[in-house]
Amino acid sequence: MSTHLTLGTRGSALALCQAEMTETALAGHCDLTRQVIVTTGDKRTDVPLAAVAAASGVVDKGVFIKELEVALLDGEIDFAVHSLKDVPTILEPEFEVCAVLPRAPTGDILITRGPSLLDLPSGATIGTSSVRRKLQLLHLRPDLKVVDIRGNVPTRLQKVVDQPELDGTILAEAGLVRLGYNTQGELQTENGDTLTAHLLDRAEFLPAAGQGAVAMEILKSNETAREILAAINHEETMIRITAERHFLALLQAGCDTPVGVDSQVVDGQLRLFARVFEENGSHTEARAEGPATQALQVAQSLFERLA
Ligand SMILES: NCc1[nH]cc(CCC(=O)O)c1CC(=O)O
Repeated sequence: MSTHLTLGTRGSALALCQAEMTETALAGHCDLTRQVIVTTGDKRTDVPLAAVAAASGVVDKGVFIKELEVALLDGEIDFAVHSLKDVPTILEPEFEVCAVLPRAPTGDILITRGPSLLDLPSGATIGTSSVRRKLQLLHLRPDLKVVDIRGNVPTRLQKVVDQPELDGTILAEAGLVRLGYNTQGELQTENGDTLTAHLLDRAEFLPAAGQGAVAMEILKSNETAREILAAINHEETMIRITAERHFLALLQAGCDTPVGVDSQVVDGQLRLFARVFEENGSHTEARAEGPATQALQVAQSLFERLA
């Protein structure tokens, strides 16, 4: 085992956990060094993400990605580990997502001091910075108030404990599972406070494309890294995320475009279901199905049915 790779990751608890999962998967395949890199999105947790992106000149959700791509170009790291959801659908030509770990559950979870979505008092306030989550919430509960919220997973949970004016937040099931939180019923925060997790039905509250997937990004020119990482690629996850991201690219959806997409592979068939949400609370939806070996074509037909 003479080959050595340097892994680049952000420093958040979730990012470090995902780096560790990747290191575990690669054990026996190569020697590894971990390099923690602070990204633009990590530096300013007090202002909305859109403002961080605008001020730094970083487009879209590249705020969590840019410094890792610079480290790839500089040869400081061989590959970057990302939450795929944070990776822009269309990469600069020198980069490639070459492998993904087995996908975690893709749902979203409402966290409150007790009540479920339907039991929240009229006019209750939910914190989320995602337009996709906001519009789906307002579709189900038009009376709710949605406010911006920033910070990593533990910070957001603590805000629900500490801020009486904030009745809840929505987080990805994947992140909570990986960090060891309960995702159904009582949930203990880092400070030992108790909140309640309500798993939202994935057919009714659609995830973001790529949600729950951990991806390896390399320079296309790095053959060695590609070859080694191929050994840990999870094929079914790659098929699903390829279809979801191709669909998004066809829609030319940017970071905050409110699109939800759910995918499944059953008996070699790839099934896609998508919704595009409008600011007025309505949505359009479509389904497509086809051989899992033809992920791009299935995504294309989903796009055509929606357009
Ligand atoms: N934008 C932040 C982000 N990026 C990935 C995840 C969760 C893990 C995942 O979806 O893979 C989160 C937090 C959240 O949405 O709750």
